[in-house]
Amino acid sequence: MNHLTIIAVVGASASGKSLFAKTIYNELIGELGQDSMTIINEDSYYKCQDHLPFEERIKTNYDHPSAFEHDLLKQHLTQLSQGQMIHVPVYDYKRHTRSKEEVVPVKPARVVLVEGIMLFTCPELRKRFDINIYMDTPLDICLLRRIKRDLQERGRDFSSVHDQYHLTVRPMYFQYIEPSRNYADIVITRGGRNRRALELIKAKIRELVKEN
Ligand SMILES: Nc1ncnc2c1ncn2[C@@H]1O[C@H](COP(=O)(O)OP(=O)(O)O)[C@@H](O)[C@H]1O
Ligand SMILES: Nc1ccn([C@@H]2O[C@H](COP(=O)(O)O)[C@@H](O)[C@H]2O)c(=O)n1
Repeated sequence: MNHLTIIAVVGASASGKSLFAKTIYNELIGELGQDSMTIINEDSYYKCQDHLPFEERIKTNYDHPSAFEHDLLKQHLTQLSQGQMIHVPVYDYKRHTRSKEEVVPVKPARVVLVEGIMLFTCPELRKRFDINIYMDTPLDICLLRRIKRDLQERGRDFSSVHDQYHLTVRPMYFQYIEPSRNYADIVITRGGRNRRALELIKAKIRELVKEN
């Protein structure tokens, strides 16, 4: 297999990173084939917290680089670049820890899209990325989307979303995520449905896969 190309997508929580990556994947996979590309979500690498009671888990700062097991993500990227299969943990936002039984097998591919809030804070991860994308979505839009998503999909109530936002999500965004925009090669405005941006990245991926 030729050199693995890693495209990293970073931005605030609910800025549209997942939507952007999934749209590219869904629109290309039929055309380029199952082995052409894969998506890895940094959230899958949130640390296991089985050793902590639930009351302690809810106090964790999930918007800090130390909340992630970046070493495992690095190891997995190395394995993929060596043509090996990996087993990605499954994260449970309702229990604030990893699933005990479940892992997702991921096969090596020509292009890996990796998306997450803290990817650019880790120098060793940055060295692995070939193309750095930053989703520059206004924070008020992200907040509205986050409230809706966390209530509907992540088992939260309004009061917990409100308190977490003030305590960690917003301050950590200004401390870690916004400054990491400087590492971006491409800054995307208007979120995960920016059609021209999607087409540009799709064209690049087509070129990379067809080089093979
Ligand atoms: N451009 C958009 N218009 C409307 N809803 C959007 C848009 N982008 C994202 N969303 C919705 O907002 C929520 C968060 O988006 P997501 O892509 O999961 O963000 P992230 O991965 O950055 O946390 C999801 O429910 C998604 O469907
Ligand atoms: N137990 C957890 C773990 C993470 N979060 C929040 O998830 C956000 C990152 O994921 P996105 O899909 O939104 O990029 C991050 O801002 C954490 O606050 C959580 O609430 N609980």
